[in-house]
Amino acid sequence: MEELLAERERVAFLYEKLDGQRAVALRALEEALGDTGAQRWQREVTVRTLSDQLSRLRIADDGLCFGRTDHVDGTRTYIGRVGLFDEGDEYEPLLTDWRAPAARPFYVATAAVPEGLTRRRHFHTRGRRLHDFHDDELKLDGVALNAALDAPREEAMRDIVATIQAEQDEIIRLDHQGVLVVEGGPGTGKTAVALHRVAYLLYTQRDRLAKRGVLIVGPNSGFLSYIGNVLPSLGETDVVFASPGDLMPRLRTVREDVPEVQRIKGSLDVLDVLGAAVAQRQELPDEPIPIELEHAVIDLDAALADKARTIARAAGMLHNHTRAVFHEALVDVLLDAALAEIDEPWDGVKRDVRRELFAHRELRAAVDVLWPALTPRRFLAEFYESAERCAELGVPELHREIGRAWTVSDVPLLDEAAELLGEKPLKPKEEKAEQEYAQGVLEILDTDPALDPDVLRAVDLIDAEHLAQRHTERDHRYLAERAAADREWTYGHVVVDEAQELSEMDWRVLFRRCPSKSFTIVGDLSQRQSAAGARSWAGMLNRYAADRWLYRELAVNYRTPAEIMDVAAAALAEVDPDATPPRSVRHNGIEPWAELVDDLPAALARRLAEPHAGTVTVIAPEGVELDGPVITPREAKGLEFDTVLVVEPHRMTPGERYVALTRATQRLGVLHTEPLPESLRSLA
Ligand SMILES: Nc1ncnc2c1ncn2[C@@H]1O[C@H](COP(=O)(O)OP(=O)(O)OP(=O)(O)O)[C@@H](O)[C@H]1O
Repeated sequence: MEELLAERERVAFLYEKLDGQRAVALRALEEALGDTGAQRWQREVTVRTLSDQLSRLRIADDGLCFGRTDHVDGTRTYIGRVGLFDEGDEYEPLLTDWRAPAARPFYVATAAVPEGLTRRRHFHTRGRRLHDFHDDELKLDGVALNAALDAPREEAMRDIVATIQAEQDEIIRLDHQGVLVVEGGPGTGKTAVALHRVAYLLYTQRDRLAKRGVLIVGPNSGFLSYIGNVLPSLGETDVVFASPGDLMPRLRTVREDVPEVQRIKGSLDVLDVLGAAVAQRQELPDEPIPIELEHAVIDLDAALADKARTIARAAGMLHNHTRAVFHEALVDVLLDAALAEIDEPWDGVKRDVRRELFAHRELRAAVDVLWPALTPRRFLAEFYESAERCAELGVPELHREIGRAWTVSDVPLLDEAAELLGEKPLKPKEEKAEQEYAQGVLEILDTDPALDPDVLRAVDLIDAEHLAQRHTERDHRYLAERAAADREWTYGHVVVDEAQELSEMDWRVLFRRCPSKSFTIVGDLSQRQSAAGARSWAGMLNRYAADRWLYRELAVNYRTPAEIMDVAAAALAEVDPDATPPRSVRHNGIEPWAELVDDLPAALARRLAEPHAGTVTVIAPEGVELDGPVITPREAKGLEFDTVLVVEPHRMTPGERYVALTRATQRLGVLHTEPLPESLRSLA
């Protein structure tokens, strides 16, 4: 009891420090807000930095300190959500941030490898109050873990900082700059580990990552909001969450194509189709287009246009950027034709006709038709809408009706189209304004009387164009906002969850978004549901990181009790007879059940009306309409609930069944109107 009181005092003291730091930051923020003397953008930067700091300190309020390590040399380290220091005592650490190297023994020490510890103490807190603690003398301890695993689940994912296990900790802290693949069965903590790795990297590689940010790609928006709460609570803000369907700025997609079309759009073979589809848009006129000049009329026919097109294509530039070359080449070929037609040449005829051709309205209109400026969306929509174009390129399956919504599988194609077409250049007016601004700055710099003529002048170092570019980059939105709005943003690190679902084309987009190839990829090939997803990691990754990626496995299931996992193991054998199911860390004594019913809606309503502790969901195959909290196996990916009712499993694919059966943390029931599939017979 005495010790508990002493620890309570210690925790209260840490909160006092935290409150002190918050008060200082708040005062500074108020001052910055009231500081009208500073430049507006300077003030914005200060305000943002202080607001960030405040939000981190605020988040730390919940369970600030979660344990302590006692070392063989008699010293102690308190571990918590953030680091706190004693300003009055040469910045002695009062609380060590869980990501700091000094916190490592808290997670990895075992009786076998005690890492210099004699004891580890876990705190159990509620809000600000230390409720209790327990010690372990470095025997492998299941008490804190079991308490965490038995607790009912909430809507949002919890962070597991306080109970990270040694095999997980090794991955979180792995010192590897390149591609890391973490594979493990359902519930092995892949998502949790990936998120904690991000927090760890943001802490240890702050400088590099704070400039470029981190992208986290997960399967669907429900899943993203489920995990979205974890990262801020780990103290980080420079993170963009996106599902594969959100990777194109200002485009939201939720629909999916039928599997056959998904497969075509997901395969790298579609690159040839896209290249050829761009070439289709560099057209020749069906009928000659008459270009009326003052002294001659020239027919722009297919042969002349073809000459100009050959010249333009030889420039080897992107489609939109080549329009000007095509225009100029057309002028040249028409000029030759015009000069041949004009009987009595006068001095300067060539120059005059050339000028006339350049300004010619019909010729410009012809360029718009024969070599149109294309946005990725217009290009792809017009391609899909033309049955003829799709058939010509051997992909009639891609044809679709005008006005259909974009699908998730269209995103990498749109991204590729943007690369092939080239962004449209800045509108001349905008460009001019930027350049004028830059020129103004240069003039001011160059008229500085203090400048020594022998010293390099600003214009010698930097030209107006570059300065204009820098001016446009002076943008003080939060990094995450800027990154998410910019297709060409490159991230410092990318995390991919449920990575087995991504297609070859998705990977192409992601590696473009992170040229430094710093990736944490987590997934489970046995849970794959997408037709275009991964069949092997090497098949997806060798192209980008040939043999330079590390592979780690997680084998312990922290979600599903052994009673449920035994049932799911039989479903796994259907997916892959050679796969080893993860080992459940606990038994809960509750046997899963199955019930054959005639009236499914009535049976479901009855089951849902039973009292349930915690969260409940129903997982039903696509196309089965039922009332209640019903989701499809696709929507259930990555999520977990205390009670799960699986409906009509015989109508699911083996992969879907395996995912559906492994979502429960406590109870699993199966309702079916037809005989159970072979793998679930043991339930009957
Ligand atoms: N060390 C741990 N301490 C406490 N809880 C943990 C620990 N590791 C994992 N968990 C919990 O186990 C559950 C499953 O974790 P997570 O969702 O990360 O698994 P996953 O491998 O991504 O699963 P899936 O493949 O099904 O998506 C979560 O509730 C998570 O909080």
